[in-house]
Amino acid sequence: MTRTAATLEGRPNRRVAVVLTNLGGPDRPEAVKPFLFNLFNDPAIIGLPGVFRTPLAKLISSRRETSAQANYALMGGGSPLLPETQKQAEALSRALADAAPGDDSRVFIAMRYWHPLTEETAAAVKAFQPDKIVLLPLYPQFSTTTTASSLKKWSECYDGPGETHVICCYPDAEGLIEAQARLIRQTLDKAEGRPVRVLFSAHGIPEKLVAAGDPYQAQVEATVAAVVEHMGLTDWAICYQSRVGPLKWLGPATPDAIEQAAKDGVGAVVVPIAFVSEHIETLVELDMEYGELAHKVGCAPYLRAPTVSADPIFITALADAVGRALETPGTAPQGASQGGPCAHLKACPSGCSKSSRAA
Ligand SMILES: C=CC1=C(C)c2cc3[nH]c(cc4nc(cc5[nH]c(cc1n2)c(C)c5CCC(=O)O)C(CCC(=O)O)=C4C)c(C)c3C=C
Ligand SMILES: [Fe+2]
Ligand SMILES: [Fe+2]
Repeated sequence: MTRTAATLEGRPNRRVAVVLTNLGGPDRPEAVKPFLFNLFNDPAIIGLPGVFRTPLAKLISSRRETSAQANYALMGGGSPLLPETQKQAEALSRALADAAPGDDSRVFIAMRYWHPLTEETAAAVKAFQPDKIVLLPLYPQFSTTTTASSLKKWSECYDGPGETHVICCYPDAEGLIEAQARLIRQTLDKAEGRPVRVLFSAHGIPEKLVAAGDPYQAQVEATVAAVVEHMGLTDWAICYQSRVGPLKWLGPATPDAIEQAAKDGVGAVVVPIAFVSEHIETLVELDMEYGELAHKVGCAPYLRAPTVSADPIFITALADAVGRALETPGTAPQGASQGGPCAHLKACPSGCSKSSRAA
């Protein structure tokens, strides 16, 4: 819809930039090392001063390059995260056009560690000259390592116009829970009556971040509680995957939960509860690595629920969250580091405010 058309309807239309923030993934084998460097050089991931962090990030990305490349090779050499996010962006764009035809909405993608990087997207949003910006993380649960890092980067990069509205998280949004429950039910059907435990597997983070106030674990538990209640599940457990480095991470680890299921004589339906699209953590770690483990320890059947991806119920929930965010007070156009998402971020790690959390 153009400005003119909406103006003719008598409603001053708004230019709305919806920015989907996500992690990003290497698009080809040569991109694996610089992607890993960007990730480990983020102070939200390694909380050391730059003088120590940057050489460490160089070392870790060099050391992990070959094994990570081998894993990305299993998906054709690169991550499907960007194409998956593009599908979600297109679906959201259509949902927003239906929900608010008077607005000139455009959906952008800002990745934290690989292209399109936040700085590139910030320039594209500035060129769009929005009246309103909605920052929408593709992480249902807030963590300092993901959402806070993306929002901080955005506030450092964006110097264009527009009042900013931040959606910090949506751990128990109705559409997320409903879409998730439907996918789990479809996967449970594939067990054909054989006993299975639903293992809700979330990407782990170091325990010390949770002790310092990161609400991620509590929000993962909130998502799981909502799904369990919605479905009336009786045999289920929460576990954490993808441990990296020497620190103590949240547990129990997903491989241990799979072994426990085998010991208890049940199979597993693994549900990636903190991911909303397919990528290396679902397609390689859950399907291949843990699939092999399940086979070895006799956890059968071993099934995995798909992520919500561009499921229409989930996309509608995102569009609703955008609509609600636009109704809440935003922060003034940026141009300075005060205001903007940063002001909101101070509140987030100690528990997100109702106004920024999508119901
Ligand atoms: C809920 C989402 C995520 C959290 C929390 C998170 C924390 C976190 N991640 C690492 C290190 C790595 N993550 C990697 C890949 C990766 N991580 C997420 C999401 C979360 N990470 C996604 C969606 C992906 C997949 C991207 C893709 O390319 O498809 C990787 C790279 C893969 C590998 O080498 O294992 C690393 C490394 C840390 C250290 C951390 C919290 C401190
Ligand atoms: Fe990760
Ligand atoms: Fe928040």
